[in-house]
This record gives sequence, structure tokens and C-alpha cells, in this order.
Amino acid sequence: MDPSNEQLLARIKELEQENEQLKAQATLQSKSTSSFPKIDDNFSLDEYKRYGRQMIVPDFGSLPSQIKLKNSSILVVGAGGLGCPALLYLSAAGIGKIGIIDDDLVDTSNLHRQVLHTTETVGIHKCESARRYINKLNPHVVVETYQFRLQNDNAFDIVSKYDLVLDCTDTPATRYLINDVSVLCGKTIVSGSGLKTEGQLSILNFNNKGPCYRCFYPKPPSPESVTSCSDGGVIGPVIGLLGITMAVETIKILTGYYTDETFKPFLSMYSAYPQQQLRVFKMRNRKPDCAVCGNLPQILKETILENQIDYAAFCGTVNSNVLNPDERIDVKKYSELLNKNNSQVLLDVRPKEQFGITKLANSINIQWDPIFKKAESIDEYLPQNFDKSKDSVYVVCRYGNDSQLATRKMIDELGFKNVKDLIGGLNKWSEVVDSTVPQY
Ligand SMILES: Nc1ncnc2c1ncn2[C@@H]1O[C@H](COP(=O)(O)OP(=O)(O)OP(=O)(O)O)[C@@H](O)[C@H]1O
Repeated sequence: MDPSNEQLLARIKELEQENEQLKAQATLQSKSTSSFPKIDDNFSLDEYKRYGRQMIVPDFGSLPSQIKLKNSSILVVGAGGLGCPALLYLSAAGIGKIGIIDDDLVDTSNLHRQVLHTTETVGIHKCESARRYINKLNPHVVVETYQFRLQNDNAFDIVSKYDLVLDCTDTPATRYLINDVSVLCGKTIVSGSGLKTEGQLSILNFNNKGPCYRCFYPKPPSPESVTSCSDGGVIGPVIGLLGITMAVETIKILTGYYTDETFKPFLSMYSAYPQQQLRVFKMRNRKPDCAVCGNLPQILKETILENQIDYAAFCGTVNSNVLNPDERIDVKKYSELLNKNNSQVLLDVRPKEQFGITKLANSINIQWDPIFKKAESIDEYLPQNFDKSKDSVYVVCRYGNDSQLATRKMIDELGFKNVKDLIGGLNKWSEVVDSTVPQY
């Protein structure tokens, strides 16, 4: 045998012996920590090394805190912009069991911020994509996935299995559902949200004593005021930072850093523009008359389970049937019309930033909110000699929602007689008429 190979084999043997000795020492040490009998025997050398840099931080709480994390289970609702960074750090930190619930598939437009998903996982379930990433990152974590939406009839079964819930979703209806079910199941919620360049974080129902979402927001915001990332946009690292701060708070809760005495309800708000700013506001304690946590009615659980609380209806939906069929035109018909004569006006009501990304030829841009929505006249934007009583105007936006509201206003308030909304907006145009128009 080559002498260098012999040396190598001897060194490997030595290392194996050292490893066995270290393992025996670690087992002895862990057996003496009697308060955590469940996990000690299984705490491997890899885990000592993997988590060493966090265990030695005084505030963290050393090995007992690491063992608490290993004995903990969390449910992450939503594997999107907040869920991905939170999951990344929490799985790396060694949470024992992580449940992920999301019914959505990975889309290319998610990749700038949903950092567990990759170009290869576009089109597959976000849960599965996240599970694959976590398994590679930390094989000590048990991942359970639920490839469907959290809703009234499954929420109690799922939430009750975990110690803590992270609300990483993007709709008020789901926020209220997560809140109500978690309060009824006695679970602390770490709740985050973010849009454009800002985000917020709070801890709700802490130890089943802190205030809940309904203490702060007894009534939902008006549906018109709720903007999604797909409509309003979001800077990836901004939502990432929020997700990571959710992970930090989760670690503090699970390791027992916060106690009933030291925990003070708060809302922290981060803004990235124009200058970085993190403001932390003290919040009130539980509202004694809160509909959920202040006065737990026995029947609330049944009411949720039997779908008598319709969260979507409670939070309202934007009315999309604002136009009659003859006030709308589908994109195919509009394109045929353009080929015959292109004398009509095309009004694009998207924000100017979106207009700057892509636009249809010869369109005029008047942003719906706040300009067009409040305008008493839009005549200054139209070509000279345009006659409202007979000339045609077509209205377009990204998905065909704001364009309907603009069309309604033009007919009802601004005196236009011949105006039509382009059904499905630019997105539909790109799908049906011209695939070179980018969807974004
Ligand atoms: N009730 C629910 N149950 C499970 N997952 C949910 C529920 N409500 C929302 N989600 C998930 O929460 C995630 C929120 O992610 P994010 O806010 O980044 O938006 P998105 O839907 O992925 O992207 P975009 O708004 O750009 O289309 C989504 O993956 C969504 O499917």
C-alpha cells in the first residue's frame, strides 16, 4: 500500500476513536442535565458544532436553550416572502419540528424574495420546495408539510399540534383566522407583514396572556385599502429582514428569554426608505372586552368550525362587478379593432412606475390612485379635439381591476359616452394577443 494512504487510514482511525470519546463525554454531560431528559441522549456531536456559535452567546442561554429549541415545534403559515427567510433561519437554528402550510406553487415572480425557492423549483408546491431546502440545510429538523390552505375546517387540528405559530400570510382574512384559532388553542403567534419598502412585526397572544390581533384591530381594514405584493410590489430584502426578525423573536420565545414579567406587548415598524428606520411602539395589554381573547365564548370554536364565521366575508372583497357587459371588451376583440382603425384613445391607469416597465403603443398614462380617482376632469390628458360624447376610449391596467373603477367613473361622473374596459388588462393581452409584452 502507498505509505501516504497508510498514514491517512491511521489518522482516520485516530479520529474515529476521538469521536467515540467525545460522544461518550457528551452523553455523560447531557445525562446530568436532568430537566431535559427527552432529548439529551440524542444530542449529537454534529449538533454541538452546528449550534456552537449561538449557544455561546450569553443572552441565548447555552445548551439548555438549544435543547428547548430541539424540543419545540412551530407552524409557519405561508412559505412566501416572510415565511422563507423565517424558515431558513429557524431551521438552521435547530427547531426540532417545523410545519409548513401553503397551497401555492412557486412562481418566477416570487424568486427575488422567497429565498428558499429556486429557478428549479418554479411550478412545484412552495411547501415541497421549502422542505427540500431545509432538509439539505439541516437534516436534524423534522419538516411536515400541508399543501393546502389553512381554513376554518382544518385550522384547529393543525394549529393544536404545534407550540407556536408564525403568521407569514398576506391577507386579513387569514390573519383573523390564525389569530382566533391560535387564541382558542392557547398558542403564541409571531406575526409579520410587509409591502413596498416597509414592514411590521408583533407578538400576539404571548403565553396565552398577551393581547391578540383583535385587541389591536377589532375591525378589518377596508378591502380597497389592502394591497398585495403583486399589486404594490415589495423590495426583497425588506420583507426578508422582517421574516428574519420574526425568526429572532421566535427563538427568544421558545428559549424562554421572554417571561410573563419581562414581555411587554409591542409593534415594531421598519422602513427602508428614505433612510433606514426601526421604531418600536409599546402596545396596550389585552382588551378586556376583546371578542376573542378577552371573553372566550365557549361557542366560538364551533362557530368557526361550522363556517359560521366567514372570514373572507368579514374582511370584505373588492367589488369587481362594477361594469355591465357592454361596458367591457375582451382583448382579442380590441386587437381586431386596432387592426381596422386605431383612432381611439387607450388610457393606461397603472402607476407611472409600472407604465415605465412596459406599455402598449400609443397609450396615455393617468395613474388611477390617487390622481384619476380624485380628478374632476381628465380632459387635459386627452388629444386636442377629442369629443367625449362620441369618440372612443379604452381603459387598461395590469390585471383589469383599477381599469373597471376608472371606466365606471368616466361614465358616471366625467361625461364619457363611449368608454370600455379591457378585460383582464395587460396580463391578458400578453397571454392572448402578444406574448412579447412582458408580464411582471
Ligand atoms: N390561508 C392560507 N393558508 C396557507 N397559505 C396561505 C394562506 N394565505 C396566504 N398564504 C400564503 O402566504 C404566502 C404569502 O406570501 P407573499 O406575501 O410573499 O405573497 P405571494 O402570494 O407568494 O406573492 P404575490 O403576492 O407576489 O403573488 C403565499 O405563499 C400564500 O399562498
